[in-house]
Amino acid sequence: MTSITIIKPDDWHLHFRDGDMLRETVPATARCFERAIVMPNLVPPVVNAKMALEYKGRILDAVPAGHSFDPLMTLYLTNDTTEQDIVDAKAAGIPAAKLYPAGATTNSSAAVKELEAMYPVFEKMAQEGMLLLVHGEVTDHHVDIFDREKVFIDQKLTAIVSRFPELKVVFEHITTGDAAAFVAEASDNVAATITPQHLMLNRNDLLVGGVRPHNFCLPVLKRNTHQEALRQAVKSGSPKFFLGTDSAPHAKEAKENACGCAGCYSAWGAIELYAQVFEELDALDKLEGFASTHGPDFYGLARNKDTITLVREEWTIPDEIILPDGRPIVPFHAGHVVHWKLAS
Ligand SMILES: NC(=O)N[C@@H](CC(=O)O)C(=O)O
Repeated sequence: MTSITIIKPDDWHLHFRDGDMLRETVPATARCFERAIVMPNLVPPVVNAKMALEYKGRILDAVPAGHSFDPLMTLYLTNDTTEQDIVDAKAAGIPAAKLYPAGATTNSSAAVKELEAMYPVFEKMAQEGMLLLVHGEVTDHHVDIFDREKVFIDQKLTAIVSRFPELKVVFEHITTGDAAAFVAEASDNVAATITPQHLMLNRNDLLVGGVRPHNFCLPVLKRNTHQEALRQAVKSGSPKFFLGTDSAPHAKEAKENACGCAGCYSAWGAIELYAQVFEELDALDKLEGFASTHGPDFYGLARNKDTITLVREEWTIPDEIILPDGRPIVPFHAGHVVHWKLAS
């Protein structure tokens, strides 16, 4: 096959950041995605409809002329979130709220410390038809970082989905066979996003031969058996799994650091890298479902009308990109050859 045309995809999980950075991140995503679920972990976090709509305005200001792009905003849940915050957000067109266990990842210290105390908010979300997007890791110090997703399923997520069967839950950026199995066996109200890095890499790619800070993200890459389980999940064509890059930019100096930040900036090669994975799996016929239809169907939104075409052409992801503030950033898979290219 030398070209593939699919319904224009959406990215159901990413981090644009704010300010100057939007002039880099928004065009990089709008080049091939029509919509994106925009994570709210700014400083300060996006905790109400007013902040989300103001942030949306700043994102729209950064969309290049001639591109259509629709940012779908999210609310950052805290133990101060009220049921009225949910009602107001839904009325403002905000489709989802994000649950970060406090301390789990970048800018999550203000997030949820008492998960069970959120149950009235989850109840209101179920009533309002607002989706719950979950960063699924426990944060207890005694739990090994490689086990944190599995322990979250056992201790937290199983209880949430059984108590709120009407609540639509997206288990974000899953990294384990345990998570893929949990989602596959759960009701139709439970789905998951999967990133390019968790399909392409495993923890050897993080640690063998030296630490690779640009492959460090959270939840952290797991062993190869988990990577294989995720690959089989997308190959299955199940509508419960869809595209969410978790593109999460941090400047080079913040990644190549004694205490490096978690996050892979994958927007530059996202759809192309997914195409490469699906081709390796001999499942290119499943790419459109994963990238373009499972997500909107789960969210209850219309599928996009436009299409994109990927052509078989080799190109190399740049070693570095210069951010609008002059600092370099290293994109995910920098310096590697990619075999599919977005036709202009
Ligand atoms: N994925 C990451 O490693 N980092 C994300 C936060 C998150 O989604 O965990 C970020 O905001 O940098």
